[in-house]
Order: sequence, then structure tokens, then C-alpha cells
Amino acid sequence: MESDLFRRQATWYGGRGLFATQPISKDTLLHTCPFPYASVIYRVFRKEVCGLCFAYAFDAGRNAWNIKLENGTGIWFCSEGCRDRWIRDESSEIVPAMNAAIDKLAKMAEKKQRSVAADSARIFTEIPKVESLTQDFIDEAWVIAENSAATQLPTLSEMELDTVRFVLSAILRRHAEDSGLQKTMPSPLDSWPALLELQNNELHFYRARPHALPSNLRIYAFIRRIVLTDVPALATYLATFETVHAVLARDPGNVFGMYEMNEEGDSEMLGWCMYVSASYFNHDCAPNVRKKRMGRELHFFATRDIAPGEELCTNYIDVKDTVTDRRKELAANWYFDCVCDRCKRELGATDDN
Ligand SMILES: C[S@@+](CC[C@H](N)C(=O)[O-])C[C@H]1O[C@@H](n2cnc3c(N)ncnc32)[C@H](O)[C@@H]1O
Repeated sequence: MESDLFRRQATWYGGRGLFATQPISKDTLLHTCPFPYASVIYRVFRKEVCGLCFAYAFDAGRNAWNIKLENGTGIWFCSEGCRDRWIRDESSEIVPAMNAAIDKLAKMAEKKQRSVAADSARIFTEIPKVESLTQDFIDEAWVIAENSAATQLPTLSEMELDTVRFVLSAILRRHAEDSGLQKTMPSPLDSWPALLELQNNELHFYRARPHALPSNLRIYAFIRRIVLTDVPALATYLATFETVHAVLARDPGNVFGMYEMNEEGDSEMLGWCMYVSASYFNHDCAPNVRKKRMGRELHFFATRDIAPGEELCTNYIDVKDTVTDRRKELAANWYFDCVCDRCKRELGATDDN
């Protein structure tokens, strides 16, 4: 990573992490991602969350935002400034066409539900047994899906349609990057080649959630159909399954939930984002880094003084929970057994364990 304060290097427990290269004082701003590479606001919240800065209407004492694109569907803004910046910065012609296509095809698929289900290849519907879920099995499933995807129009759940929007936002960003349309170029640390360097977690993910493999293959088939029929500008990214697969394989374990407090004072997830360079902060149950989302920017600050050589870690889960609950959650939703010192201490473990 290009920073005076830290560098990316291999960890003793596997994978990469970020390590301080000089003394860092408490509250130092360590890293900023100016905007996510890919993001989605859940459809149910799209009138309540600004399409540019992610401001939540509830925080401003409102039920919804009312500023829209003139020709657009599916995106609301908290201010004319955000709308105008979105038009200036994003590929504004493609997005409304894409959103309209998603809605149209989702309705078409719903109407044709029976016949489509009957025609579908088993790969799109059958939940694989955990024992059969090897990397070879997954790779083969994608090849089969690619060979049959052109004619498929699967019916998707609301969650799957949100995932379609998420993946398409990544494809759009890649297209903007490749074609020079991107007005504010991201740093190389937040580019498509950098995204490909993120840890691929699909094997752990599908073994924990076998239904997600056919679901992701349906998502791919649906995206391919949308692009081929309604968004030809993105067709090169759908010539093979690689782009969709690359995003879906890196989503689990790398993305950030978009959380806000709701009326009841509970934390509500409004969508999720992929901030590529931010994904290199590993987890620690006694973190020395805290993250703060400010609009669509994600900032990371030191929570205490940090010595050179120390790993910079944030927390992926609520660290107020007990050691048993923390480890259960990390294993279930993040697919790893935490190696942090606090866990070791609280488990009464020795270094050999
Ligand atoms: C968001 S990524 C962090 C970057 C990752 N280490 C890499 O090389 O790409 C999360 C992954 O890092 C590893 N990881 C993060 N914190 C960990 C911890 N406390 N104990 C063990 N593994 C951890 C796990 O493999 C996890 O799936």
C-alpha cells in the first residue's frame, strides 16, 4: 500500500495485513477510500438513502428524499448538489437504462415463473451437498452456467436483485475505468486490478451456504440477459463469466455493510459496499483502528498510539460480545477462526493452540 504510515505485508497466520512503519499517534487518520468500487442500497431503502452520499433521510427527520434524476428510475438524492455531482461523476446514461432493464426483466421473469423454472438447467436450482462443494465443482458450475446462460431468465428474489445491482455497479465502474469515462479516477489501490487481488472467499462461503451457488449462477444469468438485451455498452464484460464471478467471489468476507440507526434506535443495514483498499485491515477483538463512514467516504483512524511493526486492525463484529459469541459470529459470517491475542487470552489458550 502506498502510505508513509503503514505497508501491506504477509501475516504470520496467512494472507496479507497492514503494518505500521513508524510510530502513529492516537486519532491519526490512517487511510481514506473516497468512494466504493461497488455498492448497492437495498431497493426498499432507495428513496431513503441518497444515491451519491448515502445520507439517510431519517437522520434529517424525513421519511424519504424527493430529488430524482429527470430521466431516471431507482435513484433518489438528498440535494440537487448530490444529484448534479452524480450526473457529472457517474456514467449517467447507462445507469437509468440498466435500472429500468432490471425492473422490466424482474417482472417478466415473475410472469413466466413456471415455464422458466421448468426449462432451467439443474445447476441454477439444485442446492449442492456440502461434501461435493470443492473448488473444481464450483469452477465447473460456472462453466456450465456460462454455456446455458444466454437463454435463461431466472426469477430472482429481492435480495438476489439487490445483488444484481451490486454486481452491475462494479461492472459499470470497470467500464468507466477502461473507457476513461470515470471523472474522478480512483487510486490504483482501488481499481479493477486491485479488486482482483482481494482474497477470494467463495469456497468457504459456498460450503457455509450451499444455496448461494445456484443463487449466484442465477444472478449471473440474469445480468447477462440484461446486458445483452438492454445495456450493450457493457457486453464485453459478459462475454465470459469472469467479471461477474470475480465480484461475487470477493463479496463475502470483503464488503462493508452500510449501517445507520433507525427510528427504534436499532442499527439498520441499508445496503453494502466494496471498498477495495480498505479490505486489507484484518480483524482484532481489541482493535487499534476504527472506521468511520462519512458520506460515501470511508476513513480509518488509530484508536491509540501504535508502535512501528504493529499490525493495524479494525473490528468486523461487535467486540463487546463474549469470546464464544465473537468467534461464533466470525466463523459463521466471516469464515475464519480469529487468531487475535484477546481471543487467545480469553480462551486461556497458549501459543501452541
Ligand atoms: C477483509 S480480509 C482482510 C485481508 C486478508 N487478510 C487478505 O489477505 O486479503 C478478511 C480475511 O482476513 C483474514 N483475517 C482477518 N482477520 C483475521 C483474524 N483476526 N484471524 C484470522 N484471520 C483473519 C481471514 O482470512 C479473513 O477472511
